[in-house]
Amino acid sequence: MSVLDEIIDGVRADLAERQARVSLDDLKAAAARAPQAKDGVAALKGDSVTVICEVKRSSPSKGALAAIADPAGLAADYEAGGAAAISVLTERRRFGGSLEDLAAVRARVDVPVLRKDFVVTAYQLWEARAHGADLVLLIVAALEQEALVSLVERAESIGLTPLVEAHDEEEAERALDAGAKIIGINARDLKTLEVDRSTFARVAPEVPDHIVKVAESGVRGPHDLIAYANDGADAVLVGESLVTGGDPRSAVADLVAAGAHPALRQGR
Ligand SMILES: O=C(O)c1ccccc1NCC(=O)[C@H](O)[C@H](O)COP(=O)(O)O
Repeated sequence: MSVLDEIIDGVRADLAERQARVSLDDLKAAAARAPQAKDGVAALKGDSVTVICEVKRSSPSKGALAAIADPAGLAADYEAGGAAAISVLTERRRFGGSLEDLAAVRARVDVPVLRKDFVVTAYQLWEARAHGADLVLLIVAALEQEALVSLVERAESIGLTPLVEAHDEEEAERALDAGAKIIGINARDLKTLEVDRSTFARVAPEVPDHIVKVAESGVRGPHDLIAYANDGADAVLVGESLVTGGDPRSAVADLVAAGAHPALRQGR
């Protein structure tokens, strides 16, 4: 069984437990009370390369990364450093996240918030909206095409902007066919968990200019952001280096400054 399959098995088990506790009608009512969703596309595409900063406690590839007792405080530091959006991992078993983290972050920051999880059903979209998410991750490799199309449409219909994640050219094609306006190209191979930063340069040419291109994984500092930007990234998504680095606010500020450098802006 692949790592992705194992993760999704756990996600489905946790999901069944939540579905038994919280009805879809209750979630929809909570979503109706949530603040209006912010425009994810507008937040990520601009003159500069934008930075999505992740709240990430642990991962299948690295194990424990950071305790993060106060995810909202970390997100506030990210925002103060200039983050364009905050990604909150809500998967519990392998990433140590929760919907409570998502709600706490939403309550603390003004920038858009992404629910980063392994979404396999519309119920999770309603959960995302009910806990204040503006964007939601949909992983092509985790979904049949019919389900992907349906989740993209449903997400948009309830105000969420889908960030559709691809790992190769074929998945990028599927993301486009599903109507994605934001495509994340993840450098982390879901079978080996190795990061290969050249994945972005290989896959990005398949994605038209009007689609927001997010380079995901493996950003250790400004030099990686610049490399991704030179290969066409509109935004980067950064987790590990920020939660392990000791000074998230200044690390984000350094990335944001690199993304706003005139040399990168000229080519945009
Ligand atoms: O991070 C992992 O080990 C991982 C394993 C399996 C599926 C997803 C995984 N990570 C999710 C992400 O996409 C990253 O958290 C995100 O791109 C940030 O990456 P990084 O800056 O390298 O932490």
